[in-house]
Amino acid sequence: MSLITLTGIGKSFKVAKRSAGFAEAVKALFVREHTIVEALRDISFTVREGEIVGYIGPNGAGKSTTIKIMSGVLVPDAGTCSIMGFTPWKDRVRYVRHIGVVFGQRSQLWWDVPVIDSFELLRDIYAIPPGIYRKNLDMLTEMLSLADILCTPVRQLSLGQRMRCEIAASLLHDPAILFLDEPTIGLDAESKIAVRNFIRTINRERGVTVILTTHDMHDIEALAGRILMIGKGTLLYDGSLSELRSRYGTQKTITVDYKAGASPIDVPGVQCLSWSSGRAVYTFDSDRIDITDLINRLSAGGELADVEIGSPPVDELILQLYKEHRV
Ligand SMILES: Nc1ncnc2c1ncn2[C@@H]1O[C@H](COP(=O)(O)OP(=O)(O)OP(=O)(O)O)[C@@H](O)[C@H]1O
Repeated sequence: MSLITLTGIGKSFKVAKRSAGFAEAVKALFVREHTIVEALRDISFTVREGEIVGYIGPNGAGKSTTIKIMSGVLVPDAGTCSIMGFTPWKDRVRYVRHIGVVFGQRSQLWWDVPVIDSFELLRDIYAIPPGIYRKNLDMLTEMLSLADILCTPVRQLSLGQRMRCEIAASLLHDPAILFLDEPTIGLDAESKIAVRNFIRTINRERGVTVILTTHDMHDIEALAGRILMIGKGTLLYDGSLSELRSRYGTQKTITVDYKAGASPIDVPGVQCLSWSSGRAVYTFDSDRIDITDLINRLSAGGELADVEIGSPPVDELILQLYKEHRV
């Protein structure tokens, strides 16, 4: 059954037009010119209960705008959005009891007070019964290793510690849906893995449906059964990562290490992804280009020390998709 249904959602922003320079600034005081930025155009999709969906796209594609509409913060200009039977921006007070939201770049915790004080305030705002609050707090403290930081003011926390607290804060009231807008941004490898493991666990064990925006394709690889890709405000892909892999399945990468004094080689149909300190990484279609022949041609650039053939990483697959759709 669909938990989330978006149909024909559109959203534009009116942005004041300003040119550089003092004269233009003075002119802008009297004459206001505007341009319209079309952030979302005819976005439609559904999400079923228990899914983890990765919502991806390049910078400025419209991801945060969609999350803001789905969390009831923004009102679209066109279309309908039904989440658990609610229209988010209309039934906001009742609706927010069912969702948790984490914006990686913005805090929902009070900056100057200990984390636990923010949690208690949220308990009162959501009117969480004491027994449920205690149970959830204990579970989240354990799972996210919060015991040592609950009494620390938020401003003194590291980014990774704060993110764990943000995620806990968004789940204290037992929401059915969790919206995560770049939850691993700026985290070190260990914190990213901890956050990913936690998301997977609450999805599996508590059935929380997760919508996740990210630029980190490892998040997608680790978590998302399904990808929705948006570009320039339009939905461009809806499918699984494995479908994407099979679509570009014949693409291979070849990493070539040269001995000293080599230079990169141009081979028709082969794209050079990187070249530094004698190491070149190329991508090619193994259906069209013979690997032995390719190695021979690349050896014209200098004496080879090592050659490795592999499948492109997820980032490359996504980049291919962006290129295909010209976003
Ligand atoms: N409040 C606003 N006022 C004006 N324009 C806005 C506003 N919010 C978003 N936009 C514009 O709408 C478009 C989509 O922005 P959005 O933040 O949704 O993209 P995004 O996919 O989340 O990008 P990023 O990956 O960079 O966070 C952009 O062109 C952005 O400049």
